[in-house]
Amino acid sequence: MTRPLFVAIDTPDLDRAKALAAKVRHHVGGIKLGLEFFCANGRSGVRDMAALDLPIFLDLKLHDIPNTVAKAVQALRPLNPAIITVHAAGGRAMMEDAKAAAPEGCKVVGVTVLTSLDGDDLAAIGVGGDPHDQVLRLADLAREAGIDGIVCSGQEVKAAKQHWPGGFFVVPGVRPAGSDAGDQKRMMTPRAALDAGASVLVVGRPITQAEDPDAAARTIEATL
Ligand SMILES: O=C(O)c1cc(=O)[nH]c(=O)n1[C@@H]1O[C@H](COP(=O)(O)O)[C@@H](O)[C@H]1O
Repeated sequence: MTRPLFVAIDTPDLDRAKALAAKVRHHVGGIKLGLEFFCANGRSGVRDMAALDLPIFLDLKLHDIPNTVAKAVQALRPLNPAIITVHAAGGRAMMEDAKAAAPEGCKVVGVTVLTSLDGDDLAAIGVGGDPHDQVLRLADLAREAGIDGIVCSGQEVKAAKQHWPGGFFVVPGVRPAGSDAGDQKRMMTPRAALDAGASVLVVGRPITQAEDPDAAARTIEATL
């Protein structure tokens, strides 16, 4: 990845997605397309975005039995994404099978604890301990499964990297100082997340909802 900043193009509107990507393209290392975009535009939408010639991070957060996830990853192969996500909580076999089904060169990363969750949220779904411990537990499982890395918040990435020096670390929940948290609970600034060891920084609304997305991306890039 030449530039660490990936912009999350979270919109169902294909034209808006193309316009956003075109505006920020000189300041980002790639674009992240997630569930909102994919449910609205499917594989043909991803192909349209790929025509912009930026690496595609296809963030579908797959989480199912190993056979189903492997077949889903196989179905995504023709799109040749640079990065795809599965939920690490799907277990070791699921991650192993996802990696085996992924195209050559595609990084498979395991989402650990969503950045929108804090310790109370974990307790509510029956997960004991704090997010930090849970991220490290799932990072170990992801490493054992042979996938490429994990998704975690900036608050855990330093410790996760110590556990897994060769890992690839995707960090969302990234907020420039003073910007709106929205639904994010575990956050960090872009610079601090990069210093802590992030391989890729995912930033959505601070760029896409800005009056001038190009200027917002440029300002973030300048801090890196
Ligand atoms: O896998 C992700 O990218 C992801 C994991 C996570 O724990 N938290 C998280 O926010 N994300 C994604 O990162 C993006 C964050 O968007 P903003 O909060 O608008 O910057 C969204 O597209 C989320 O789907």
